[in-house]
Amino acid sequence: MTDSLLSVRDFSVVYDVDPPVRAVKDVTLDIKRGEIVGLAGESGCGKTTLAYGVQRLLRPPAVITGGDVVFHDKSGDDVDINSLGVEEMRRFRWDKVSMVFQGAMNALNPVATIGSQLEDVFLVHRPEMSRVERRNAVVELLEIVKVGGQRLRSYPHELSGGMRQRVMIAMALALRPQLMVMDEPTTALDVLVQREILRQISQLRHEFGFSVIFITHDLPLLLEISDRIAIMREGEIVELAPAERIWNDPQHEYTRKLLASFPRLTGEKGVVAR
Ligand SMILES: Nc1ncnc2c1ncn2[C@@H]1O[C@H](COP(=O)(O)OP(=O)(O)OP(=O)(O)O)[C@@H](O)[C@H]1O
Repeated sequence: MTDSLLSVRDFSVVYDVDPPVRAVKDVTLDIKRGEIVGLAGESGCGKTTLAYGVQRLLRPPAVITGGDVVFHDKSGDDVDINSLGVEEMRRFRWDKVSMVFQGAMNALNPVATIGSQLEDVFLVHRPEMSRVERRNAVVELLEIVKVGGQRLRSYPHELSGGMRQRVMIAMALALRPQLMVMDEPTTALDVLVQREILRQISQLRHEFGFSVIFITHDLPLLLEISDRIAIMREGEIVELAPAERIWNDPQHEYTRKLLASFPRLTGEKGVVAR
C-alpha cells in the first residue's frame, strides 16, 4: 500500500464562458493517507473548483481540460477517477470519498428525525444490513461525533447549529470513506463551536485513518488543523508545505502577503492538537 491516497497530476479546469475562465491551472498535488491538507487562498482562486473537480462534481460550463486523478484504494487498487462511469462514480463518492459542504447543516430534512436521515445512508448503500444493524450503526455514529445516541429521534430544529453540523459529519463518516472533502464546514458557527468541531475532526482522522481536504478562507484556522497547506492563487498552487513551514518560513511572496492580511495571527500556539 502506498503512502499516497490521491494523486492529482497537471489538473486543469476551464469555465467555458465568454471569455473563458481558467479556474485551475496544471495543479499537481498528492494527498497522503491520514493527513489533513488545507487549501487556502483568496476568494475566486479556484479552491472549490479544484476540490470538486477531483471528485468530478463540476457541472457545465466547467470543463476538465487536462490532467489525471488517481485514487490509491486501501485494497491496493489504483482507480483512475476520470475513467469511471456515472454509476461507478456515484458509488465511489459515498464509499471512498465524502463531502461536508458549507452550511450543510441546513440541508437536513426538517420533517425527518436525524436518526432516520442517517439510516437512509445505510438503506441506500448497505442494503444488506438489517434494521437493527442500521439502528446500531446510527447510534454509534451519533456517539462518535458526540451528539449522543439518544438524539436519534430529534428533529433538526431541536439541535443547535453545531450539533447539526456534527450530524452532517456523522453522515459523511457513515460508510468509513478514505477521504473527506470539507468546504468551509465550520464557517457558519461561532468560534468556540468551530474549535471543538475541528479538534474532533482531527481526532477522528487519527482514529479512522481518513484523509481530509479542508477548504477555507480562514488561514489561521487552517494553520491549526492542517498537516500541510496548499496556497492557491489564480488557479495555481504557489506554495505547498507543512503548516509549520507556512507559518514560520513562508517561501512565496504571496504566502507572506496572505499571512500578513490576518491580524489575528499573533504568534500564539493554536488550540487544535494535531
Ligand atoms: N459557474 C461558473 N461560471 C463561470 N466562472 C466560474 C463559475 N464558477 C466559478 N467560476 C470562476 O472560477 C474561478 C474560481 O472559482 P472558485 O469558486 O473555485 O474559487 P474559490 O477559491 O473556491 O472561491 P470562494 O472561496 O469564493 O468559494 C473564479 O474566477 C470564479 O469566478
